[in-house]
Amino acid sequence: MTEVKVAVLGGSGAGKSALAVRFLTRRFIGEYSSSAECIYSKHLCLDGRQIHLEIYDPCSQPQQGKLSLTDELHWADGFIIVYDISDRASFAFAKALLYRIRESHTGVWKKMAEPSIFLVGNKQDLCHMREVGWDEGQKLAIDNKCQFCELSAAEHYQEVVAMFTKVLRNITSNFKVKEKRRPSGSKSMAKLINNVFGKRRKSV
Ligand SMILES: Nc1nc2c(ncn2[C@@H]2O[C@H](COP(=O)(O)OP(=O)(O)OP(=O)(O)O)[C@@H](O)[C@H]2O)c(=O)[nH]1
Repeated sequence: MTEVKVAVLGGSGAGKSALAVRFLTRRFIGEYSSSAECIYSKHLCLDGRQIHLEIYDPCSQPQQGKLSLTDELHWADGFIIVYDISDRASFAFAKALLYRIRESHTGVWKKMAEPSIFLVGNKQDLCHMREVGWDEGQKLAIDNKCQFCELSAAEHYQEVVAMFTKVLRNITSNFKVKEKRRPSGSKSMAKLINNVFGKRRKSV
């Protein structure tokens, strides 16, 4: 069983809960409690691999100036950063979140694989009230080496599933790269013992 942890982050009201709940239950409820943070969990099978997925959905994000994210950065294997295409302030907040994740990655996490990040422009059904262009979202994603899509948690169930599936594939393929790079404990111990005793045998 592979454990995968995804944090869904974004400005207040961008649709974090709506996206997580839509993926987990197929339903769009309309109103979600924003007073408490949640970790949802789900078992699923992806490409023949059993996955225990945890999705972190915080209550409203702190203001941009107080953005620390330390716990989330340590906890999550991947991030979904959500903004509302009809709310420019939420786009600015998504930008700040991306910079914060990138900044921590180039610092403490320098030697780790690229974090999996998906930038999502939510509420595409409100395109008549659009404040953020598709090309702006696309550019921000390219600049931050992450994937991008616009969708509507309210209207696009298949797109929501496709987006989560891409996130999970990306994370599990990063796991595979890490597994290849770092031999398992028992294998590396066997190699060490072999080296020591192998050398001794040669010197006798
Ligand atoms: N029209 C439309 N409304 C949406 C969509 N997704 C979410 N909403 C609405 O936007 C509001 C906020 O959605 P939430 O999912 O609670 O947003 P959140 O980011 O979790 O909000 P906080 O927990 O307060 O930070 C709710 O009224 C939702 O019904 C969407 O795709 N289209």
